[in-house]
Amino acid sequence: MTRRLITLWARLLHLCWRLEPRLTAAALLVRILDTVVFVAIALAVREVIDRAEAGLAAAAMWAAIGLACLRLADFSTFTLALNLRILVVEKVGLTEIQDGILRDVTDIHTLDHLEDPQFLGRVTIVRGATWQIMDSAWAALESVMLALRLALGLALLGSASPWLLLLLPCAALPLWTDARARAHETRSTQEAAGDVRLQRELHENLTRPGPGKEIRVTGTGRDLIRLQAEADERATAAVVRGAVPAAAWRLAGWLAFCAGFGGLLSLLLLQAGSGRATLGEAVLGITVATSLSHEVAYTVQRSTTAAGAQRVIEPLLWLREYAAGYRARAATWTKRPAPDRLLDGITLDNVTFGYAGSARPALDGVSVHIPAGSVVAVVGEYGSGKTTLVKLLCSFHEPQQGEVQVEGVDLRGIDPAHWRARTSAAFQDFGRYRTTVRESIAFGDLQQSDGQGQSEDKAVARAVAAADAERLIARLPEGLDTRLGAEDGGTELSEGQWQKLALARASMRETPLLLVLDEPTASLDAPSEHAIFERYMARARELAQSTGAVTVIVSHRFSTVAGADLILVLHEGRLVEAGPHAELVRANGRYAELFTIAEKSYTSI
Ligand SMILES: Nc1ncnc2c1ncn2[C@@H]1O[C@H](COP(=O)(O)OP(=O)(O)OP(=O)(O)O)[C@@H](O)[C@H]1O
Repeated sequence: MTRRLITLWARLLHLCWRLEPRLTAAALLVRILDTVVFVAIALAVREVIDRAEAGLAAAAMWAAIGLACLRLADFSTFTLALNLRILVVEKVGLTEIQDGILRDVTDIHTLDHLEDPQFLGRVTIVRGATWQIMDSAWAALESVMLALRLALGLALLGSASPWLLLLLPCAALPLWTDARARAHETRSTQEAAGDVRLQRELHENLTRPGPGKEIRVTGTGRDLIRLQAEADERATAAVVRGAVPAAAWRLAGWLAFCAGFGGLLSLLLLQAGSGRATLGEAVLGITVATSLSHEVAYTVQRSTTAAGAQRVIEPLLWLREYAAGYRARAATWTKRPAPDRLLDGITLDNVTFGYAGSARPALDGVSVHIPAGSVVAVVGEYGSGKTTLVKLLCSFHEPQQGEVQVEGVDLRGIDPAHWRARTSAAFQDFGRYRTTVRESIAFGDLQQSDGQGQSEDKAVARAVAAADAERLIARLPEGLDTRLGAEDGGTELSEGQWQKLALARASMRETPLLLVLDEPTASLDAPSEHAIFERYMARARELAQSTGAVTVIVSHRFSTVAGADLILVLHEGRLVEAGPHAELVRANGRYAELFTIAEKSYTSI
């Protein structure tokens, strides 16, 4: 860990140098100047007193003026060094750590990491600790520089009296006891982590509109408040359990330092009294030794910052290595571009896939050929594997057995970026972008923007029509320029309206080879759903002609499903039936059963 840590710090400091060379150089120079001023002050004190003792009033006065200037410089360099460091840390930290993690997260073309709690937990830790991580690199550098200052201070003390060098072990004591204190604090923070998470989750549930509805209906508000208060109390108790011995260790360290400090100063004054040292040397000793306590305190503080950041740096290093491992594997792949158009179609050959930690595969030995240009509906009970099938088609996951083939080529051999560029998809857990309506839709295909906004405008208008969203846009206060999201002072949309925007987004691409609609109308009323499917079917047929695109619809609504060319019926991850509606009804199997249940519930409404 130590080597990786030092490498990371060196990398972060190098980045500061590369991204903010002037600020970084200034911060370092001021820090060095600070050390020079520190030594100069001690020497100036000796000069003032020695000259005064020798009766050189004018020389003593000039030395005193110099000392005053140095004091002013000391204050200015300290504050300046601090502010410069804060500026560099803020500027580079945001670019390197926040953006770097986001790049790593999005560059991985599969979704496995985003469904892995270990990965997500680490992302959350790093997101909240950007400043701490970046500052720790500076704290490590400053600890080295401060140690240098301490050494210089001690050398000056040694020149006043070699006895004062005994202050060195005294100065080291608080550093050692601080490390012990930190160990207690780390243990108690780890003990409290579970309750802190629980408390935050409960607090969030109590203050968010979504869970807020459920809490009001079930009347569990008071109970949840009690639970979060209990979690908070347990977390605080754990932290206090660690804080008490930590405070005792620190106190012991400082008491030892103060005892040594007091004893050695007395010794210096005795030596001055007996004429074995000049008054200037005695005052020099007192000045340096006094500021030494501040030096030690600041060195402890900065080295604590550097060492304390290990807790948040470990997740960052883990995430970096995860992404680097992915990049190394990706570099060995020879990927071909997606075909220009589909002539044969997509084939699933004995595809099996299970999520990490799940006992049973979500898809189990699925084999089917989806002809080019066809509209396919996927049906089945909740949890039967419909979304998983769609995710494999989009290459979000790779099968653990079998292959997804596009025109006879394993999808793993096709460049994911190319395949995505030829995929249009609307998912049930769609995004809600708090931008303008136009931007929210245009995200569906950022390639369409020609810099003038003209082709983008045309594409957005076409996508709005495809999603049957013209009336929705017309009713918004500023049409396509309406800013979305009440939390940011914009217009809030209903669930169905957000879903229409997601559908429009999924209609932006002009020449997809795969068009996916995973429960795309779940939040819409029946007439809206009907209107949208009419338009989508028309688009699917158009695309079938132009690119041979395959359209895959996941739906629980049989009015929609019945119009598909091919219906895939999944049950507990297995493909139990496949064929057109009439054939499956005639077969009187699983599909017919589901269809009859759906019809009955519809007629009984
Ligand atoms: N991210 C995940 N991690 C672990 N298991 C998962 C994950 N997503 C889905 N599963 C499991 O895989 C199985 C298939 O899920 P999938 O979402 O594909 O079903 P579905 O038919 O689309 O369900 P629904 O109709 O509810 O959307 C389920 O048993 C589910 O619990």
